[in-house]
Amino acid sequence: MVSIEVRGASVEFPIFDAKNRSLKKSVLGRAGGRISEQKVPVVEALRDIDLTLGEGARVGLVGHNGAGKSTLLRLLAGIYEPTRGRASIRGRVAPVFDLAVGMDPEISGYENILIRGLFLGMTRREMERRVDEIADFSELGDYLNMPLRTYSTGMRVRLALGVVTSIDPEILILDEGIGAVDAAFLEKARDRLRDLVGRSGMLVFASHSDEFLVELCDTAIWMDGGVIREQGPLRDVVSHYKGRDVFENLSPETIERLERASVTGP
Ligand SMILES: Nc1ncnc2c1ncn2[C@@H]1O[C@H](COP(=O)(O)OP(=O)(O)OP(=O)(O)O)[C@@H](O)[C@H]1O
Repeated sequence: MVSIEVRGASVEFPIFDAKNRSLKKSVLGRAGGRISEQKVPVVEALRDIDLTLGEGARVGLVGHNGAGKSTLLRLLAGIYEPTRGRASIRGRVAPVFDLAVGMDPEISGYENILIRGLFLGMTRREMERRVDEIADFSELGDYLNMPLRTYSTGMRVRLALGVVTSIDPEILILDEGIGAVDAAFLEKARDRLRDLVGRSGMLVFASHSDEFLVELCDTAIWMDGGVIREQGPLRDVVSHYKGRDVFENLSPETIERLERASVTGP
């Protein structure tokens, strides 16, 4: 069983090279975490977070720029340790913050499929079994024998998305980068992405896209200034955050699915 439990967790970044004059201005800014002025200025990216997530959780993370979404994802992935409080994570985490991370420009597409898979916690043998299927999905043909540096940006994304959607994660931590993929290819990747989430034990997904949140999540967390402002059913939380009913144009089937999921809970 996978689970994440966070109690009273804060994450702070001391800024050793901050200039005081420019800092005064940023204290007044609306975006971003609180900056406290001590000997060394400290950015409080997360403050006193309490969160329990269990098997089957499908959580969307929303909030303004600098609200703490990426920091929270990194805390949940075990990449950051809390500076106060604690975070315990049970389950193998596949963190997908940047599709291109772990790709090497000098080796071929085929080799990159293997490397990227290992990076996401798969074994070499598991990836060898998936290579052909990923190659088909990417439609890159002979290019897969060429070094990655010869690929266009879109070609790299095809490859990376093919690998990312082929894995079997226990805990899937997704940052919104995935939403930046070109629309036509994304349409093709949509089913794979849904299947990926379906076989993941848990999903936490930071996104600004209503469409993606509806597609993949059933509950949400609204981050604001480093704290959890609201947590609950996706429709309520995202609508409060955006100030309008973001699901008013959805089909009755989708609304029913979301309501069922939020009642049953993770
Ligand atoms: N490595 C770091 N060093 C210093 N400050 C950081 C660091 N990472 C994040 N922060 C600060 O922590 C706060 C929260 O940042 P975070 O990246 O978590 O926000 P976010 O909600 O993901 O924003 P966005 O939607 O813009 O990506 C911000 O004030 C940011 O400046």
